[in-house]
Amino acid sequence: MSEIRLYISTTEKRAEIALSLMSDAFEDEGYAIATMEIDEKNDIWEASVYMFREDEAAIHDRFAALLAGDFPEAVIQREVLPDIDWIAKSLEGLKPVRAGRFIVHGSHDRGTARPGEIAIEIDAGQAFGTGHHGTTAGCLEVIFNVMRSRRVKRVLDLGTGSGVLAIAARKLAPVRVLATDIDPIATRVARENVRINGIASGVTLETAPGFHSTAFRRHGPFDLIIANILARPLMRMAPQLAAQLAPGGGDVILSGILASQRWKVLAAYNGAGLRHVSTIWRNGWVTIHLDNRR
Ligand SMILES: C[S@@+](CC[C@H](N)C(=O)[O-])C[C@H]1O[C@@H](n2cnc3c(N)ncnc32)[C@H](O)[C@@H]1O
Repeated sequence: MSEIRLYISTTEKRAEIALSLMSDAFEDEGYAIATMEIDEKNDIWEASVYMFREDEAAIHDRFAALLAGDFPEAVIQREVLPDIDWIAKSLEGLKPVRAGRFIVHGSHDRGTARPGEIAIEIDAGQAFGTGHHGTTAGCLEVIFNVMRSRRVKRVLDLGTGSGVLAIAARKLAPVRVLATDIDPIATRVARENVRINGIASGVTLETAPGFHSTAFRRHGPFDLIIANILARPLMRMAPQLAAQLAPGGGDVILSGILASQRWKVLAAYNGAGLRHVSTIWRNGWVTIHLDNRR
């Protein structure tokens, strides 16, 4: 099924306002996802909403109505996203990525792990997470640091995409991982990657937006929560996410955050009772580690 992106081009501040309107309006609808993107070279920000083609007419009207008040000048632009397996294509030319003790590679690079490295094979699929993005690599690094120093039994990977982070945690230790994604294509791709990596048990995959599934009650509370989503939804879900953490002491890894957004995200999580442990930077993106220990 092809996907459509409707978007407006504006400044960073205005894109944030638009995104907040859109996130509230489309919050509980898995088929319409609001995001913010930057064309760094030209400093142009885009507030976008992604949807399947069959939903376009309805979403377009709602998008236009939302913008009418604060953005009367906005011109809604449209992009048809190619219905191709673009990750499979791009993987052909991608080199393995190393982060922490992990090496993430495609099937064409099997056998490149050095002694002591943990290999994760991520293959074709229309889901995010090959290890090459600064946010994924940042999460892998912090997962490794947390799991080598803490006793972790239950992990939540919120927004699992290709499943790369869930697979990393499961390969590092005998943990139980709940991996969820709002997008059914992502959970399908993640399931295949779990299989390719020879993981027979310990990873449960669910298609669910946010925390509304019964799986959370069955699997939580969690010693480690990883959420590589985007700053705005992360801020909005701070109290719910903090409530999923094991009260005896748990760790949270957040990513999908631009360097300029880190203070706001930190403020939201401090407000939810979490403490900053560390922040790492990769290619303009930050990954934040917090915990609920005193
Ligand atoms: C940036 S990708 C991260 C993928 C992978 N975890 C990684 O680190 O490479 C974000 C993923 O989060 C999913 N997502 C966005 N909002 C979500 C929500 N509220 N609940 C669950 N998943 C969500 C998206 O569909 C997407 O697959």
